[in-house]
Amino acid sequence: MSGPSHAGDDVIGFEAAIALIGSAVGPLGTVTVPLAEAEGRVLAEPLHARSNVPRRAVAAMDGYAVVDAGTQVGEALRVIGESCAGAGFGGRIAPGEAVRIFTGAPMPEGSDRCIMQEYATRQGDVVRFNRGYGPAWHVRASGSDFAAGALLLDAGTRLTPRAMVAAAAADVADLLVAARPRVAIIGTGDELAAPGQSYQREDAIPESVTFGVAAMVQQAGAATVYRATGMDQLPALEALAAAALDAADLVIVTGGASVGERDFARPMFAAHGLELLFAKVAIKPGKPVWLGRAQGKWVLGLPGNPTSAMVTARLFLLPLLARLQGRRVDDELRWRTLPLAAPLGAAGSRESFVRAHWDDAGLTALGNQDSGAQGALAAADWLIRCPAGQPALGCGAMVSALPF
Ligand SMILES: Nc1nc2c(c(=O)[nH]1)N[C@H]1C(S)=C(S)[C@@H](COP(=O)(O)OP(=O)(O)OC[C@H]3O[C@@H](n4cnc5c(N)ncnc54)[C@H](O)[C@@H]3O)O[C@H]1N2
Ligand code: MOO
Repeated sequence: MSGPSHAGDDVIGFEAAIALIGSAVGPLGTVTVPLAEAEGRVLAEPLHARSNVPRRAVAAMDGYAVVDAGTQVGEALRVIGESCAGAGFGGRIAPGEAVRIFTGAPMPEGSDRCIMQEYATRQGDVVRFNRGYGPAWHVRASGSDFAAGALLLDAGTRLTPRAMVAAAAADVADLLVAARPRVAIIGTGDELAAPGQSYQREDAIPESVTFGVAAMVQQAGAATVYRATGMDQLPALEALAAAALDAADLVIVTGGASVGERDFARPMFAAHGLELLFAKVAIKPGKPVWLGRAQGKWVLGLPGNPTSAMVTARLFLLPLLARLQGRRVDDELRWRTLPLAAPLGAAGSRESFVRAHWDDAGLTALGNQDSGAQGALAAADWLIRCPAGQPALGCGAMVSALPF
């Protein structure tokens, strides 16, 4: 682990915590996978095009390939063949001749223009063109999409559905991608019961947080390889910690992050040599979030309050998973400047991340800002970043916000 260690209970600022993740967390490694299995993963090397695309000039419409200089409105041209996508016309075309052509088919040698069939009148081997077929030439030049050797996708690019098209178009069968981080998720708390069962036990609540965290892990291109819920008993939690550290590159523990006697999230890793990178962050919600290292694995502690857990997962887990896959923390923290659709109350003494909803008029802070809220989470698609001490803002004020 490089970078400074913030042992003890020092509270550090948000930017300092993110900078620590950026400097101390590095990529796990790489693996070669077939293209069909690369979706959602992160490219580990730049991807260059093997050939020009299109390789030859091709028609952009169904119609006729012609020599423009030898083509006049109403004049007869002899149709000498056909060019299809996948089976081009072998010969050469001369002025006064035309080749029937289809979208994506190679332009015959000598031709320079494709005239859409909507402007053509065909009789046997003869075609005539009606007025109005210009001005477009409907030809895609060789290399007009990209040239051989062009950088199509840089290292660190996540293979989104759109990027998958570009990767396949580069004409490669396998891709070198970041190893998928293996993640363990442990929920802690005597009150937790599996969803669907908590009503059967007085004082139990449905364990909800790890479902959101696991979904985020999956969306970030990582794999949850171990999941457990532990009661607030240190020896049993230490055993879960051991199993999780054994199975995963990153262990996420939720709850038990606060200062109560039964808050065991950090103690359960102490026996395994936990070294803290940071112990608390001066943000609201989520102050008890912490990050450490034990047995060479990363350990992230999220507060148990469901909204706090999801906010801290968004702010710290996503940048952490980005670094483990060779991406930058900034790739996950792209702040946007957006207008408020409704007034926003003053921030307190801690930097806060207000849950908000976006519509055409702008951002509206949700009415329920309780860090324990669960019902409001589904509607909270943005976080508004409010510096400590920010005064109340009116409608139309511009704020810094992050998709949540
Ligand atoms: N005296 C103090 N009390 C608290 C402080 C403090 O500084 N001094 N900090 C508060 C803050 S801020 C937060 S956030 C919470 C964090 O608490 P923990 O991480 O220890 O979380 P728990 O006590 O285990 O649980 C809090 C809350 O969330 C519910 N919970 C926990 N895990 C789950 C789960 N997996 N699914 C659904 N709900 C969960 C739990 O039942 C509690 O209601 O501490 C404050 N207290
Ligand atoms: O920070 Mo806690 O997450 O405010 O409720």
